Amino acid sequence: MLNKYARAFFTRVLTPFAALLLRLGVSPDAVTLIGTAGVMAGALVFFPRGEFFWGTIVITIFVFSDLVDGNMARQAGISSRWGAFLDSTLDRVADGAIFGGFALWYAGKGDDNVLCAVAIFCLASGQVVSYTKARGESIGLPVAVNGLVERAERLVISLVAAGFAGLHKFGVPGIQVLLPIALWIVAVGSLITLVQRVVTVRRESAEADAAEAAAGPGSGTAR
Ligand SMILES: CCCCCCCC/C=C\CCCCCCCC(=O)OC[C@H](COP(=O)(O)O[C@@H]1[C@H](O)[C@H](OP(=O)(O)O)[C@@H](O)[C@H](O)[C@H]1O)OC(=O)CCCCCCC/C=C\CCCCCCCC
Ligand SMILES: Nc1ccn([C@@H]2O[C@H](COP(=O)(O)O)[C@@H](O)[C@H]2O)c(=O)n1
Ligand SMILES: [Mg+2]
Ligand SMILES: [Mg+2]
Repeated sequence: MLNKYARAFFTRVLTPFAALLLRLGVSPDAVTLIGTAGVMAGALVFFPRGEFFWGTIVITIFVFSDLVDGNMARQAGISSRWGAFLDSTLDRVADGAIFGGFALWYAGKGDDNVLCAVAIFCLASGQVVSYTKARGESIGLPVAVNGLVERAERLVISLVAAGFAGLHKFGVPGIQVLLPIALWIVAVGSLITLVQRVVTVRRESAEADAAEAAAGPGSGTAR
């Protein structure tokens, strides 16, 4: 949903900045790499210590690089298969660091095994949700569903909650409960999204196999 509705807005806002980076000779790949490194640093330096406010600020500064890199590539007319691969692969790395950072907090000083498990579930289910689409498309299916909780939703829900939960350290009482609530929402939402995508791939594969069988032997595609 966010990918559909918010992307156009952020494209307009970020286009001048992307153009400036291009004029300065920065490449989209450099933005992809630096953005991922910044997200990882924010998540793995601050979150395991319970510094959710500062971790979220650092991550928010860098996570928008994921919208800038593609914008730069499109403006410069240099969108590439390599760039698409690098972008998607490093998205998985960044997501692993964010939810891994939450899990490390709950495994350590946060001292909550259930929330540690929920954070690990968010990490794993988010990766699998993305994989369903990538694998479905690689076997020639359209995978014409995005589902309830895509990557943008996973990030916005968990980071907004983490940012506000971090205000607990500045004396705001009770607010830390937002992070567990967000993790549960992302976990349940990711599970629903996974089911939506698997059901779609199952239907699309059955339709494609039936169409192939109707076309006769030798019409199959390699997978
Ligand atoms: C009192 C103050 C308290 C402190 C509060 C702090 C608040 C912090 C607030 C927000 C931070 C969250 C911002 C998160 C933005 C995330 C944007 C983003 O990177 O989205 C990426 C997304 C997907 O991009 P791709 O197409 O490159 O990725 C594809 C995707 O990953 C697929 O995965 P799947 O969905 O299938 O699981 C893969 O399949 C595919 O391989 C991959 O290519 O981009 C978008 O979706 C675009 C829309 C972005 C919408 C952003 C909304 C931001 C909303 C609020 C921002 C508020 C900013 C406030 C700043 C405050 C600073 C202090
Ligand atoms: N280093 C990069 C990063 C991205 N691309 C291209 O942009 C597409 C992703 O767009 P986003 O707005 O989601 O960043 C990606 O599929 C590539 O076509 C690139 O070429 N090089
Ligand atoms: Mg990107
Ligand atoms: Mg990306």
